[in-house]
Amino acid sequence: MSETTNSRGAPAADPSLDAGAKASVLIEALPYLRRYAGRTFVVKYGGHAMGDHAAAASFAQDIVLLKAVGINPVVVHGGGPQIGAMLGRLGVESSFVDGLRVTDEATVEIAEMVLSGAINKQIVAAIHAAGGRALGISGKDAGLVRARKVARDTRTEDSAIERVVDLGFVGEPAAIDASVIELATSGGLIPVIAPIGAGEHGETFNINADTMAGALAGALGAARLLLLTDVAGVLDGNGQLVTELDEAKIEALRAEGVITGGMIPKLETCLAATRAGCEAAVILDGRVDHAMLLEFFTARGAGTLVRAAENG
Ligand SMILES: Nc1ncnc2c1ncn2[C@@H]1O[C@H](COP(=O)(O)OP(=O)(O)O)[C@@H](O)[C@H]1O
Ligand SMILES: CC(=O)N[C@@H](CCC(=O)OP(=O)(O)O)C(=O)O
Repeated sequence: MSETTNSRGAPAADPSLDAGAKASVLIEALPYLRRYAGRTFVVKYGGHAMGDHAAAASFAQDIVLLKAVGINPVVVHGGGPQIGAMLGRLGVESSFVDGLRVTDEATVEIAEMVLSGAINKQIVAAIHAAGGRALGISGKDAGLVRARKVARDTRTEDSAIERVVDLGFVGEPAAIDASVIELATSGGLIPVIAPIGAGEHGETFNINADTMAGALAGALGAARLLLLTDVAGVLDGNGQLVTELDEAKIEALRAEGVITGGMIPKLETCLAATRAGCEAAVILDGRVDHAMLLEFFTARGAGTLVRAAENG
């Protein structure tokens, strides 16, 4: 990004665009600005999408711009690779079942430290540097998310017998107090939420960040749930981008074995959120500079749009 400013102290726009082109970019955005003003966007910022300092700065600028044009962005962040790196440094082994980290007592302590500590505050700082005001919290704060333990049924390839795998302190949102978010957004703050929740007895649960974002998008009746990741969107068996998906198409891709790993909870999340009251979800490449602005304010769109049903 250029450091130059114009005579009124505003950052200078790309000098390669002439005045007419700049104006037409803004005019192209007008219907979208009108459509989304006052609405909530839940943006999930994945650990793989975080990248370097410049990428984080570009993400933060987009979030601050959304807020400035009257949209209420709510950021939910991940940090899977960063938790993995810290577990490695501390010599704690880690494994995944269907994209969820098996989380014992030592792991949940480290996950909370990395998510609620380092990553949450880095994102808050980036938003402040871009001129916004962020409130960094986890699901534990102000009773935002009450979590319950997740049980996973799996069927191994060589056996028809279902087996319940104990994932330890892996949780899912059981109840959300949306008033906490509404209080923050109405006060001009941008909530930045770490995917950690408290159980009924005060225990700490590690929640997949996609699941957390989806539950919040449903509870808030968000206009969009946006999942920023490290692929262009959902790819089919030939590696081609699928631009629109509904429940039936997702089932078909799953049956083909095309959807694996972290993409499983991602798509489950999109469907759950749209069934619960979020209008639509988009999976897109967070490594692309200003990916969110391209998605929301141009006719081109990007990534994979997911709705519960084709015409939903
Ligand atoms: N059909 C698919 N299309 C795209 N990505 C897929 C697909 N199936 C599995 N994946 C994997 O899902 C990953 C995204 O999930 P994940 O690693 O959990 O990302 P994040 O950390 O951003 O949440 C991709 O990098 C890719 O390896
Ligand atoms: C239960 C579970 O899997 N929790 C995740 C939480 C972080 C996360 O989801 O981060 P990404 O979005 O970057 O993958 C974990 O421990 O990795």
